[in-house]
Amino acid sequence: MTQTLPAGLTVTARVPASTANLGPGFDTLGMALGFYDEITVTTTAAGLTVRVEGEGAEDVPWGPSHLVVRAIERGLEVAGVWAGGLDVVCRNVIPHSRGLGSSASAAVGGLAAANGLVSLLDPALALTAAQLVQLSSEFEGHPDNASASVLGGAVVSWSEAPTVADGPQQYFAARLEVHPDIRIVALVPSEHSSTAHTRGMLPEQVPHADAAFNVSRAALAVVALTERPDLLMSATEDRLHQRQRATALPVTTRWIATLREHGIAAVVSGAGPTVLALTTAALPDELRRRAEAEGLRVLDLEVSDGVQVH
Ligand SMILES: Nc1ncnc2c1ncn2[C@@H]1O[C@H](COP(=O)(O)OP(=O)(O)O)[C@@H](O)[C@H]1O
Ligand SMILES: N[C@@H](CCOP(=O)(O)O)C(=O)O
Repeated sequence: MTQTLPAGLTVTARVPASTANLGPGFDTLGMALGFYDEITVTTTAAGLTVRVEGEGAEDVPWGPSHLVVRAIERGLEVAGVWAGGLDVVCRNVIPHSRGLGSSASAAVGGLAAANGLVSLLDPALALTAAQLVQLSSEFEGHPDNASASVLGGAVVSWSEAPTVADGPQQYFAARLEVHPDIRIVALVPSEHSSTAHTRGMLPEQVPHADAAFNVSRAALAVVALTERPDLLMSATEDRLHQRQRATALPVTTRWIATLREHGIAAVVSGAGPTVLALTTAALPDELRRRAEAEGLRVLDLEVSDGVQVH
């Protein structure tokens, strides 16, 4: 039986950005980054109001097609809960279309906010973390960003075929604890890059030798991220997607080469254009200054513990 949320309930979801792939773990590895959008949802008697502040305020729709709103509605639907009306306020800082998982964060934030409302009504109806991974991954079809924003830390994610005809793909993830010596620096270029566009640059088939190369590096990445940061350079090598997308990401490709020449394990964050550097020492001042002089934002980030609702 569907239960109805009373008007006047409020929750805020604080949802982290994420980085996907980490070099060799294409569509598999991810990490939650301590850089947060906030979504405040209040139940009302009727109607929908949406306000967006900050990143994307002028570009995203302020109505029912807004990704956060669709995620809230999906979360309520799966929990079997109905709201007469909703007031949604999004305070965005995660840059859009830069390879920092903004669309996955929006889906996770909306679902988590819905789950917070559901929990206020009846904790027994609350969705599990596994359900949040499934539902948020369904929005984009890729669990590497979404599961990182749900679970926090680094993640290994995977998918399996639908369990019923016409059912959704099944998504799963396991969390890894990132070694405390690893520092994360994101170099964010000003230009945007659409994930859908750069996915279209990838070949349908790859040589067996390249697949084998990436299997070894992705397995090594799990070791390097959790226990052996000294292996990060080898563990972040890739042959499956970075070179193939390079012509769309010239600034990114040049900065990755520069950082790697300095012994810093740098990769494309998600589908780019952000560069993700994983280091055990501070980024050299000279490189930081040079990146900033070229117009890149340089962000020193913590690993996040995943979405929080209060
Ligand atoms: N907070 C948000 N609210 C609504 N829509 C969003 C939000 N964040 C991202 N999006 C949508 O997702 C698009 C970016 O997705 P994508 O190209 O996959 O890049 P990203 O790497 O940032 O996820 C935006 O152009 C916008 O349409
Ligand atoms: N595995 C995906 C990750 C896309 O991440 P995004 O943050 O760029 O949306 C891919 O490489 O396409």
